[in-house]
Amino acid sequence: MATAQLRPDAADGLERAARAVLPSSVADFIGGGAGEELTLAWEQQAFTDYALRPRVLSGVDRPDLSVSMLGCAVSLPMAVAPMAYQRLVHPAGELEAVEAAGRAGALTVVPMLSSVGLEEVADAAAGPLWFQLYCLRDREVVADLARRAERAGYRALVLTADAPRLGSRRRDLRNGFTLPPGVTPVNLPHRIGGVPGAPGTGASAIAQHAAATHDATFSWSDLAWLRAQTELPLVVKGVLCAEDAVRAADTGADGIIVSSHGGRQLDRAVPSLHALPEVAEAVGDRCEVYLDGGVRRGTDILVAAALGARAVFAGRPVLWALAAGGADAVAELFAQVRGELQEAMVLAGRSSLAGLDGLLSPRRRERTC
Ligand SMILES: Cc1cc2nc3c(=O)[nH]c(=O)nc-3n(C[C@H](O)[C@H](O)[C@H](O)COP(=O)(O)O)c2cc1C
Ligand SMILES: CCCCC(=O)C(=O)O
Repeated sequence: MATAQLRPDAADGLERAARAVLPSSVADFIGGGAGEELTLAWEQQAFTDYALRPRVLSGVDRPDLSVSMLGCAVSLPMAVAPMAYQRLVHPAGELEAVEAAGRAGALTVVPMLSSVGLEEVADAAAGPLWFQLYCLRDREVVADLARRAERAGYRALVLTADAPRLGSRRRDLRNGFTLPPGVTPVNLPHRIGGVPGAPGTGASAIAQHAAATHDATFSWSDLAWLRAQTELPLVVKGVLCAEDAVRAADTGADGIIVSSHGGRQLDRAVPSLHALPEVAEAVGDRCEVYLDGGVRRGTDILVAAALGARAVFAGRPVLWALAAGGADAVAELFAQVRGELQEAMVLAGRSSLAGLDGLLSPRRRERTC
């Protein structure tokens, strides 16, 4: 697909273009959420709870969008969220998104469940990479992945803490979702990787694999254990309240990603944007605070930054772009968001993301949830 066609409306246009080329069960896997998909809907609605208070005559011509993410200098405060099995949507899988993000000056979090090996992805990357881990029963596999990521040049580890088991994703259950041949968790040793799932067993392949490998007993002491396994900065993903944010900081986390996993885990969980201020306030300067969930345009980044996020991560839009037009479309998505953020900062009279005090006004008394 010609990238010029993507310009009018990046978020919605990309999803439409992707759905036109993807099998419907794959589009459902990507687009879906858990339960009644309330949190999924709230994630995007939450951004409309805030209006911007622009300042005029502030002389801002070229706002500074650069930021440091745990020591990684990036020129855009939007990174790629970890998303499993990217070869579901593009033959080059994770290599393609990493290339585009690097070109855009953005960071990528490579998922533990990547469908291209973590070393091969690192070799191909132009921009900084973090590596995501799940809380697995087999601690030796977790420690080994951490060591491999460190050796391959990843700059931080992200422990996803909100998936002791997989949320009930009704669309995947309805579709009996399985991974097609050739899309496998190649980073995992065969004893726990295998070929996830088989049709007709009543659960999605992804849910079965998570049931067999994830450890719901993983707790704060295990986070302390992981902290001791690596020299890399450690980020906890999936925090939605101040208490857990403080606990993560106390246990040695360097960063927190405020996230509801894009509404894919606990349905009716608070949308991440609403949890962000209490987390940012609770940890102060002890941890870098990030957000994902529902970020679709430049103004969303501005709202999240004003509420305490150092940078944000985008999930589904990147996969839709990957499906619709590969690395070029992902690069186009990043270019569009960069343009929107620049425009919003000029029009709001803000020269940098560090100086957003007084930018937000609650749009209504009643929140969307
Ligand atoms: C298809 C898909 C796969 C995902 N896989 C992972 C994963 O392997 N690890 C993880 O921590 N989060 C995973 N996530 C969650 C994302 O990292 C992120 O939290 C979420 O997508 C953000 O919301 P957004 O899609 O609205 O931007 C996945 C999300 C999607 C849509
Ligand atoms: C075991 C989880 C598979 C990836 C996924 O779908 C998600 O994290 O949302």
